[in-house]
Amino acid sequence: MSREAGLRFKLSKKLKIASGRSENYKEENKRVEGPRNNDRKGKFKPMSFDRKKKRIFAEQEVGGEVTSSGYAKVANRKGLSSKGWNRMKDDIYTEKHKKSPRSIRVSSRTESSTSEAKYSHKFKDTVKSARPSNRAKAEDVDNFEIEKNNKKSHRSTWTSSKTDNSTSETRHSSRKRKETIESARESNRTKAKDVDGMDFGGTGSSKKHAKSTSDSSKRLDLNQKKFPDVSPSKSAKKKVQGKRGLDDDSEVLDEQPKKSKRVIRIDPHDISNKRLDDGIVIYESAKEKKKDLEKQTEISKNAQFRAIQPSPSILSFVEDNIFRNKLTFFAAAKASSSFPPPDLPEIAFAGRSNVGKSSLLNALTRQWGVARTSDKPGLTQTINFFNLGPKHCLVDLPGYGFAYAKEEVKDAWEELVKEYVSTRVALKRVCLLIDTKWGMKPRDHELIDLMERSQTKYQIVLTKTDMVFPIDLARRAMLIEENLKRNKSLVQPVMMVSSKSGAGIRSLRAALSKIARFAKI
Ligand SMILES: Nc1nc2c(ncn2[C@@H]2O[C@H](COP(=O)(O)OP(=O)(O)OP(=O)(O)O)[C@@H](O)[C@H]2O)c(=O)[nH]1
Ligand SMILES: [Mg+2]
Repeated sequence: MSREAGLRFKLSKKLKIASGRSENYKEENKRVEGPRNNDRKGKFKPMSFDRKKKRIFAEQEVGGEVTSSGYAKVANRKGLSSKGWNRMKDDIYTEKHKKSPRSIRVSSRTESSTSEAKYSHKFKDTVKSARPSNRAKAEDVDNFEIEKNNKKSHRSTWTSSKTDNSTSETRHSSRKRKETIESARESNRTKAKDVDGMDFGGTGSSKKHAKSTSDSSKRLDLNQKKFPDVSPSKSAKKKVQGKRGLDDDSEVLDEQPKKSKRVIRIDPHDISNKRLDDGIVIYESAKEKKKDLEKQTEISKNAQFRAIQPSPSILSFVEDNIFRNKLTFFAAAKASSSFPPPDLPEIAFAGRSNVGKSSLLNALTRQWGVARTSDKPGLTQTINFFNLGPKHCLVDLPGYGFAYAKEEVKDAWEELVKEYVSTRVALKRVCLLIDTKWGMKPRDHELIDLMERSQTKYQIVLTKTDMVFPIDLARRAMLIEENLKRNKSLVQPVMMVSSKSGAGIRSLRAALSKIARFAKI
């Protein structure tokens, strides 16, 4: 063996002597230490005192339970030294015989954690077997048990005491309430008396009751002083109503004062009603006057409106009544000798062949077919006269220029038109029709020159506007105006129409109506 081993052996011997362990303990030590020593292969390692102490305490606390034999359950306990074992034994002994406060602490823990089953006899015995110093605590525990039993009724003695206090309070409050009710009743009675004692008919009974000592009556008196206008019956009523809310005594209801009849005196000198009547009469008369005025104003307004004389310029845009008249053919002339008498103002339609003269005449009068039309130029070969109503005359002239006719015939038509335009007294306006697509031609300029010379009023009318673009129509109108701006017999503006679409027809009607109305023959 080495030197170290020898030292260890000596040390262990010394320790054994110091501890002085019993034979029984030796056996146990063998049982416990045996495997440990085996694990360590027979090597014994001394432990420090602090470590041992810690271990013992750990066992006590972690294990928690103390067996009846006094040994703690040490299933997972590790090997201890002989000193440690002795200490543990001593502790167990003290626990067994003395039941130290620590054990009570443990029992109290179990008490708190476990259910009612832990308040069994076993627990009682342990508590009773505890030290006399801890008897007080045991008594507390007993008290606790008693309280627990009492819990079914009051949950605890503490709570019961509380309830006792509360009951005493409630009693006190009930007493108070009773007192207040009684006082209220008394006050109500006194009020009723006061109400009865009020001076309705000037009796002196009110004075006796007014001296009542209750505060409520005093308040009532004060209110009476404050509001003297309020009728006593009303106030009494109110008070009685209030009483109903407070108390349900039937006596008070019986003591209600009788209602005094209110006498309304009518002053004969009072003129308030008279004023009212007069006011009504005045109001009615005012109403009638107002109605009359309104009627008068209405009449005057109508008269004023009818008296208005519209200006010719406005009428030109409004009236086209002459073209509502019936268009009727009444004469055709191949020579000036066969013209009808110039009894009516005439409006003539001149222009190249196929420009749309006959079509425009029909469009203006909305009487399609009166003047014959054809897609072949040269259909109209005579001067045709049409009556438009009793006062006006429309004249459809033969065309010039290209036509399906002999040149001699065409020349005769042109000469007849020139004679008519230049010599006809009844002629008020010549509408010179120009095809918008083709514009003015030399023969048109010849006729314009003739009219200028004869001072026949003429107006340029661009036809078939539906066949061209609007911009071209505008350009054509501008060009014509520019060319004819120095002509004196020309009537502005240049009219633009389409017998097919009806565009510009209304404007032309307006312009021609004006001529017909103010024309004098
Ligand atoms: N698209 C279009 N066609 C038109 C318009 N006015 C007339 N016409 C056509 O042009 C053709 C000639 O029309 P008329 O009214 O007979 O012409 P006119 O000037 O009387 O001819 P003549 O009697 O031969 O001198 C007809 O086929 C019409 O349908 C128009 O505004 N637009
Ligand atoms: Mg024609």
